[in-house]
Amino acid sequence: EIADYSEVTPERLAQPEDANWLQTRRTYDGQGHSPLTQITKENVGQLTEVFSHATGPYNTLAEFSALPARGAHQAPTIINDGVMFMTVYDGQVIALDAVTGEEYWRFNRELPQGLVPVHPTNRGVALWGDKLYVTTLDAHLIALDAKTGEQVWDQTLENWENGYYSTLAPLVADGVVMAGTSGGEFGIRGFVQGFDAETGESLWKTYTIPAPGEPGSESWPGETWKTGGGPIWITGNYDVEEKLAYWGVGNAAPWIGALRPGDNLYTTSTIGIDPASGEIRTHFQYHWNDSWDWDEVVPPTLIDLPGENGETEKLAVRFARNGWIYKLDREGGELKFIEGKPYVYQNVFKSLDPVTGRPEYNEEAVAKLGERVEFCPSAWGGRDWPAESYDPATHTVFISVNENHCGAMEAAEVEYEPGVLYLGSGLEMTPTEAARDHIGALQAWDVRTMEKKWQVNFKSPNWGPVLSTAGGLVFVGGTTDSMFRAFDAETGDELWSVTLDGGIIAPPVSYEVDGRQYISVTTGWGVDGDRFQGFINAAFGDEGDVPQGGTIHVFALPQT
Ligand SMILES: O=C(O)c1cc(C(=O)O)c2c(n1)C(=O)C(=O)c1cc(C(=O)O)[nH]c1-2
Ligand SMILES: [Ca+2]
Repeated sequence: EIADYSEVTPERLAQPEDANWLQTRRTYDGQGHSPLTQITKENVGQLTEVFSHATGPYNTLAEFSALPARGAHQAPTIINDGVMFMTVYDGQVIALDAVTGEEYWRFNRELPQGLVPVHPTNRGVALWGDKLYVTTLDAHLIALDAKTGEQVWDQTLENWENGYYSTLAPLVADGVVMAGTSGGEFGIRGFVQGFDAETGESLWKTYTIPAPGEPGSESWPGETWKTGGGPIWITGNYDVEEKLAYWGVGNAAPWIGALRPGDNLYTTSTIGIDPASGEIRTHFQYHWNDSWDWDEVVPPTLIDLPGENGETEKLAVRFARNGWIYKLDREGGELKFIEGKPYVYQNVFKSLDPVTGRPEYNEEAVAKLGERVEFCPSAWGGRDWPAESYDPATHTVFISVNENHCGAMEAAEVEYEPGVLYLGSGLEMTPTEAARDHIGALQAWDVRTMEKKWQVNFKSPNWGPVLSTAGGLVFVGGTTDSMFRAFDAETGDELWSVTLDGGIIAPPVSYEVDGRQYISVTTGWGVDGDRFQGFINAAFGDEGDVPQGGTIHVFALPQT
């Protein structure tokens, strides 16, 4: 039992104290940036570990034999006035003291027999009042008492036996808890669902694929809408002023666009949902009739850019998995294309329409039945899910990318069967010759000019979510050497690093308790970073294995 727990109010979520990290990307706009300044470029070299805390022991999960992967830690530590919450990929939630690492409680959900997780991971908790919310691999949304870890309510999002599973952290806005499910590789029909945060009562369920007669339904032939994918597996961002939640929608199913001719709305899009009603008020589709498994699930970062004449540009900026950056206008809660450009080599788009942003395709890179078609980047995209951060003082986005890898699909007809992979192709990934130099990189982009400021290359892929701080620092893990690094935000110079007990694909977080600033990060290598590395090892004849880790590490400056 946590004796002294601070209630999470709408005001606190909208304007969090500098010391706290109350939600996935800290703020509703998804910036993932900490305003704390105690740790600086000058003193970051002195960071030392304050405590570490193993998240195990774990529950044994079945292995997905078609594409094996280990369970991964992808949750940020969520921090509320000295209390830390962490989730584990196997259905556990842990509450601990953010200064000592002492455990307050541990919740353990038993997953059903027969569940075979294809992406065994969980991306964290959401807070509201004295409760917290978490989704599960058997596609439930549950509420726990934040003080005790006792379950308050449990709602079924969908039947896991039909290929639905959840990996995302929920989003709470104005008393409504929102969540959705994965399953883009199983021919689900994706949705965002809203629940009353107190009672768990379902308020609305909005499908990412319209039914016949609904707007956008003409973009699906025949019955394809019923099994068209459009999963939701990354937490949305929330525009407090417009009362609009921006959710990213994943790939269409099956993977091969020729099997469902049409734009396939709202797959590979951002949709703006009103949390009160579930109504879709705006959308922007990055690429139509997806054939590359380029889930566009990461929501745009919401940026209010001060202009030269005192006006404010209301932007939504996105680094798409398809390899292009999109600068969108979100004025009045309506997404409108401004400009786009590639941030990694991509050979699928010839261009974007300057008015609508709709891409024109290079037909040679679009999957065709009975033919092997190559395209760059591979299905894992220029970026996958790991989050970027945004420093409002310097108008800069920091993002982990992967380049110098291409994919191929050989399309075939496929029959839908509930709970069975529904792809229409195998999966290939080949590193290019340039990959011997580097695959992963950390890029810094000025969103005013849309120019790249710097790039740091890593020989290894980079699957690290990014944290920037007002101390002028950028923290990221993500590489296969299990290193956690800090860079100078202005120059990209590496200022500090430490080798941990496993690869890092969880978001680093910064918080403060009693006047001391902390940096926390959790090791836990697995899922697609691991699969991606498997293809590289196969191509280059390497056998390197990345330690799985599974430990929360917390750093601070030495106390004087
Ligand atoms: O279509 C889907 O429903 C779905 C779900 C997930 C997931 O829930 O983690 C991933 C993907 N797709 C996917 O395409 C992908 O590359 C991916 C990487 C990861 C990961 O945890 O590293 N998850 C997922
Ligand atoms: Ca997918």
